[in-house]
Amino acid sequence: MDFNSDPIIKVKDAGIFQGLDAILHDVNFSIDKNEFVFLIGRTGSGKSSLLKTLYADLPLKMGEAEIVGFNLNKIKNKEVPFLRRKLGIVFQDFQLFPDRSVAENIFFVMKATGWKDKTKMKNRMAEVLMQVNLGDAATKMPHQLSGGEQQRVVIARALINEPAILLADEPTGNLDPDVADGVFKLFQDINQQGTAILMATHNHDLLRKYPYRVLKCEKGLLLDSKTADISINTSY
Ligand SMILES: Nc1ncnc2c1ncn2[C@@H]1O[C@H](COP(=O)(O)OP(=O)(O)OP(=O)(O)O)[C@@H](O)[C@H]1O
Repeated sequence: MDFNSDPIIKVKDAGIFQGLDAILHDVNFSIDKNEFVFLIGRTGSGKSSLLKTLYADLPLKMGEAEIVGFNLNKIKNKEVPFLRRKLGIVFQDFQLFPDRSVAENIFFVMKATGWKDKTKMKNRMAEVLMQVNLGDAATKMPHQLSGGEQQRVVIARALINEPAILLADEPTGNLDPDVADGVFKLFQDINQQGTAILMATHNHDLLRKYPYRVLKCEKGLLLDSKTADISINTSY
């Protein structure tokens, strides 16, 4: 039994900034282990800024936040790679090196995050590629894969270090609806295996189909479907 029931993310009275511009204020929420949470809001409402603050790409200038055991008020630059090792981050644009094979793309991240033993690296790579149903893709170049397959490689790469949470910024944004559905189901599988997910999305179909908790950026605030009525049907 897992006795550690501390939330994976805790944010208290936080302000989210881009430089001097306040994007969100009075941000309060927490995310528990195994939760699946959508992050929605109109374009420019602050979804990416919030995610960037959580992975320490933007500084936390106001309030308090803790993520996977790291205090974002106190985090030092040299600690940021250790934070990122405990997170999986997935973006809309696949961000694979186009001139390196799938295996090389994944090894790159493994080396950067401290893996050294070649056999263990190969085994872990095979494991994560199997997990995303791309067991036969290791030697392929990104351009030999479809958009959905490339996104699966990115997800495999994000899973390498068994993150407690995946932060995903519109991971299905560049994909056809059918392909997006498959990639989304993969996130659900990963969630069911115990990884929390915080996913920014504009995809109304997903929101309608899957009634997960929703955080919504609106007029400088972050609304939470746990405590507020959030309309997902109106334009946002
Ligand atoms: N690098 C930056 N420098 C300054 N301002 C920025 C920067 N990136 C975003 N902003 C501003 O911050 C605000 C929030 O942008 P953000 O990208 O977080 O929104 P978003 O909800 O993720 O939008 P989208 O749905 O289009 O991705 C916008 O007003 C945007 O112009």
